[in-house]
Amino acid sequence: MEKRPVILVVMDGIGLSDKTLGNAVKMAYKPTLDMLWETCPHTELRAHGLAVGLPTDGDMGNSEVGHNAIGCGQIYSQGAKLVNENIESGELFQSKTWKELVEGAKDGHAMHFIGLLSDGNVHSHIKHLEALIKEAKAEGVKKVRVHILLDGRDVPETSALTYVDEIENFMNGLNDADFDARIASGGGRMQITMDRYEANWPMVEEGWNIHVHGKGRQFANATEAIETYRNETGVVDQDLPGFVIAENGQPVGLIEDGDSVILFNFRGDRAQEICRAFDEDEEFDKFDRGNKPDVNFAGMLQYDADLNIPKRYLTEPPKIKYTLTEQLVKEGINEYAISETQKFGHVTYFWNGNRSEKFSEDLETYVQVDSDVIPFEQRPWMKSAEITDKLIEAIESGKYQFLRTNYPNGDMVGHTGNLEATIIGVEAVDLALGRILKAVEKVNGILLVTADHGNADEMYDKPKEGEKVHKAKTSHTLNKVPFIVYGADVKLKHDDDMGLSDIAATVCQLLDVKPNENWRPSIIEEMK
Ligand SMILES: O=C(O)[C@@H](CO)OP(=O)(O)O
Ligand SMILES: [Mn+2]
Ligand SMILES: [Mn+2]
Repeated sequence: MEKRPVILVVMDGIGLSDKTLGNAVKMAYKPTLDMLWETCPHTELRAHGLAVGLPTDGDMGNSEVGHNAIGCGQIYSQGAKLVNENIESGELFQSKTWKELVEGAKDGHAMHFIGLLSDGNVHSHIKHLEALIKEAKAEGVKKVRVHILLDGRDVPETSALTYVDEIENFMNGLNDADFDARIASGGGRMQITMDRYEANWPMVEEGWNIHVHGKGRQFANATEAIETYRNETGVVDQDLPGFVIAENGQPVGLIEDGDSVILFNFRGDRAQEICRAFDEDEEFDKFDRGNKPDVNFAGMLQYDADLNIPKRYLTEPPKIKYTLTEQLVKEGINEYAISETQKFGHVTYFWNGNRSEKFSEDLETYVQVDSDVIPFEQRPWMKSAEITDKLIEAIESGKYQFLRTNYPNGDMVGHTGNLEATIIGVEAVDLALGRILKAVEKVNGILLVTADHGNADEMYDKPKEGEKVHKAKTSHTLNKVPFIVYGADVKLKHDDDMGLSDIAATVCQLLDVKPNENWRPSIIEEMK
C-alpha cells in the first residue's frame, strides 16, 4: 500500500448539538466543515465522563483528558478520579509529603491552600479542599489560610459567591478556640496565578504578590471584594481583579517562613508556573519574587514528571504508557505538531501523556506560534492564519508522515461567553480547514477532523424559571464531537460507546503501521 501522510486537526471546543439556539457551531458560516460532514465518512465520539477517565458521565470533557485520550489510545483514570480515590482511601493522608506539611504547619505556622474554588472538576474540586482542611485540623494544625481563584469558566459565569459561601460555612463549622481557618486572598483565574504555557507571567507575578506578600487592594472579606469589583467593573468571575483580606490594614494570611503551602488543583497546565515560583531557587528569572519565604510546598499532583514539577506532591498522576507518539517513533514515522501558545502544550505535553520531553529529537518537530495576550473576544480569529501558513508549509515539504494541530478558537473564544465572537472563531477555523484541504490534496494526504470536547456548541446556559434573557455559558459541554475522514475510502463505525481514545489506532491504520496492542480499537470498520 502506498504510504500517505495523515493530518489530524483538533478543533478545540467544537462539539455537536442539534440545538440551534446559542449554538455558535451551527450559526457559523462554515462551508468547508459542512461539505466535509456531508460528503465524507464521519461519525461521533464521546469526549466526556467515563470515556475520558473522569469520575462520572456528569463530568464534561476538557483539553487535558481529551488530548491524553487521543494521544494514548486508552482510557486512564484521570486526576479528578485519582484524587477522589486517594482521599477516600485515606492514602493521601498517610503520605510522607502530607505528614511533613502537617508537622511543618504546627507551632505557630500556618497551612495555606491555593487553588481554583469550584466544583468544575476540570482543574480542582472544592470537596477535595474541604477534605484537606478537615484532616489538617484533625491532625493538629491550628491555622489555615485559603487563597481562592474564582472560576466562572468551568461553572456558571457569576457563581463565585456560591463557592465562597460554601467554603466559609465549612470553615466556620470547624473554627473554635484552637482552630482558625479563613480566606486570605483571591482573584479571577484569568487575572492572577493560573496562566499556562508561559503565555503571561505577569499574571503569576500578580498572584504571587497577592497570596504571598499580601500586596493588593484590601477588603474585609471575599464577598465584599467580589461584590465591589462586580459593581465597579461589571466583569464576570474569571476576570475579577485580585484582592487581599485584611484587618486593620494588616493582611490576614501572609505566606511566611516555615509555613506549608498546598496547591490543591490537580490539573497541570495552569498549575506549573506558580509551582515553579515556589519551588525554584535563584535560577528563577520570570519575575522578582521579593523576599521569598522558605516554605514547605506541595501540589495535589505531580504535574510534569520530566521536569519534576512540583518537587513534592500528594497524589501520583496517571502513568500514561504506550502513547501514539511512542508507537510512531518506533515505526520511524516523522511527526509535526503545531499550535499557538494557549494550546501548544495540548498537542505536545497533554498529547504525549503529560510529558514535556520528546520521545525522539530526530522524529518529532514542535512549532509554537505566539498567542496574543488580550481578551480573545477582541481577536476571535486568534492565530489561526499563522498556524495554517506554517502547517501548509510543513505538509507540502513532504518531510512528515503524521502532522497534528489544535485550533483553539471554538474553545478560547467560547469561554468568553460572547456568542458573536465565538461564531467568528468557528468561521476562522473553517477558513483554515479550507486552506489545509488544498495542501492535503496536493500531497495526496488524508485529513482527519475532530475535537477534544464541546464548548462553542452551547453558548447559553439553561434559563432558570422566570428568566427572560439568556445567560452566557462559558464552560465546556457534555456533547459528542465529530470525527471526519477526508481522502480515504473507509467505512466508519457508529457505536455509541466510541470515544476519543479510539483515534490512536485509527491513525495507525491509515498510516499503515501497527497499532499498540493495549489500545482501544480503530474507528474504521472497513478500508475499501
Ligand atoms: O481554560 C482552561 O483551563 C480549561 C477550562 O478550565 O479549558 P481547556 O480544557 O479547553 O484547556
Ligand atoms: Mn480543549
Ligand atoms: Mn476550554
